[in-house]
Formats: sequence, C-alpha cells, structure tokens
Amino acid sequence: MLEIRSARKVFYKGRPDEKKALDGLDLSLATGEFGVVIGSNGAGKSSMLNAISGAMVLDSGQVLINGDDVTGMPVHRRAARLARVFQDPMKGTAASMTVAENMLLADLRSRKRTLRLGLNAKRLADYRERLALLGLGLENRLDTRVELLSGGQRQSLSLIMAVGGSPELLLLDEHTAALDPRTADIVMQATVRAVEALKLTTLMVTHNMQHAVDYGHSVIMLDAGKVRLEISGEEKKRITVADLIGHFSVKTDRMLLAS
Ligand SMILES: Nc1ncnc2c1ncn2[C@@H]1O[C@H](COP(=O)(O)OP(=O)(O)OP(=O)(O)O)[C@@H](O)[C@H]1O
Repeated sequence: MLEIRSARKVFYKGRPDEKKALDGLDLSLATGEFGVVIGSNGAGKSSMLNAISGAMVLDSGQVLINGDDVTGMPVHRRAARLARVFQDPMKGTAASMTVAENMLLADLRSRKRTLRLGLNAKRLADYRERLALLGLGLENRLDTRVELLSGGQRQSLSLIMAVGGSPELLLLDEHTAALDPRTADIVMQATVRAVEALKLTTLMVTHNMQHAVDYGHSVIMLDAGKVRLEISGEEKKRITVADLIGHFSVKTDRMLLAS
C-alpha cells in the first residue's frame, strides 16, 4: 500500500519564477491496485514519482509504503522496496550483454548480494519462467544480445528485470512514451501480464488516454500539484477517452475565461 499525505514541494521559493510542483497532494493506493496517473504538462506527475522514490526531497508531507514512513529514507534504501521503469528503453538494460546476463545483473543488484555469480541451470530456468510472463517469446532468447532486440522487447525486459526483487511498489514513468503506438500497446499488454502474475501494486504515469482507459483499476488526474479527480470501480470501467479529455478541457476553458 502506498500513501502520500499532504506532499508539498516548491522550487525557487520566493523568487519571481517560483514553481509549486506539489501543493498538498494526497494519494492512496491499495495493495495490489494498479493506478494510472494522468495530467497536463507541469501537473506534478514526475515530482510525485520522484517524491515516492526519494529522488526529490519534500518540503513537507509524508510518503508511506506498507505503513512505513519512508519520507526521510535515502534513495538507495528505498530502492530495495520499489522498482521504477523509465521512458527510455535504452537505459534499463546493458546493450552488449545477453538477455540472461542482464537478468543476472538485475538479480545481483536487487536482492541477493550473496549470490554466487554464474548462470547455472536453476537460475536460467527461473529467468525463462519470469520472461515467459511477458508473452513476447523472450524466454527463448536468453543468449541474444540485448542490442538485437526491438525497443518494445527491450523495454519489457527492463520491466521484468526491475520487478525481480518482488518490490512492494512498481512505478512506471511514462514507460511506453518513447515507443511507436503498436509497440507501446505490446509493452502495455506485457506490463499487465507481469503486474497481474506477480500481483504488483503499481502506479503508472502516462499521457496516453487510451492506455488510461484500457488499463488499471483507477485513473488519478493531477492538476497544479494535487489530485483533481479520481475515478475507480464501475465508473472506471465505463470511462471513455472523450470523458478523460473532457476533464482536461474543462480546466483549459476555465483558464481561458480567467485570462
Ligand atoms: N528540478 C526542478 N527545478 C525547477 N522546477 C521544477 C523541477 N522539477 C519540476 N519543476 C516544476 O514543477 C512543476 C511540476 O513539474 P513535473 O515535472 O512534476 O510535472 P509533470 O506533470 O511530470 O509534467 P510533464 O508531463 O511535462 O512531465 C512544473 O512547473 C515544473 O517546471
């Protein structure tokens, strides 16, 4: 479970270019819930993820993971509890190494520091099983160098590597934004398969309204550093892209009227 309580962050405080990134943001994500975060540019989405991961220190407020207050916890200690997948498919993996070697690297990095190095049969069988969750056939390409994979396969590999240590929370930071629409859909389907199989509590930031409609249990809309709208349950199942875009345009209309 993730809870954010009254999170506030102001950049360049007191200066003419002062920026309120988070303005008393409250958010709660139940264990096993898949929340999709949307919002216009500058709404505070990245700031929220940075506050959760510890990459950004809050001015005030709290972040709790499964009831533990991690607000003051340094990034490297939080990293053991959460996984984050970024936009760039080239960043999460080592290009010149094979799929299996990348999986081993992630293993060594994430949890079992006492693991003896080496790709033994047991470990390879485990990697095959985990890669099969994605439904992309990567389990049959353990010896392929990662640079020979497509962007979508590579991004899906980053995802499965990131969640190897059974994180309490998965953060998806526009992880399909750099991919063409068809590949983005493939990666989303692979994501959902892995998230469901591993029962991960997940928070995904996206600008793709179709993905916000199609995936996840709830849609959380941020605006000016706080949650403006949350749609879940039956309402979420019925929501359309037009409805979501409507919520954006209400705001824009108000801003036009005010100007
Ligand atoms: N490191 C920083 N220094 C100064 N201002 C920042 C910094 N990070 C964020 N901001 C400001 O805080 C506000 C929220 O930014 P943030 O990046 O969190 O929004 P976002 O919703 O992720 O936007 P986008 O969709 O464009 O990625 C913006 O006004 C932004 O300019």
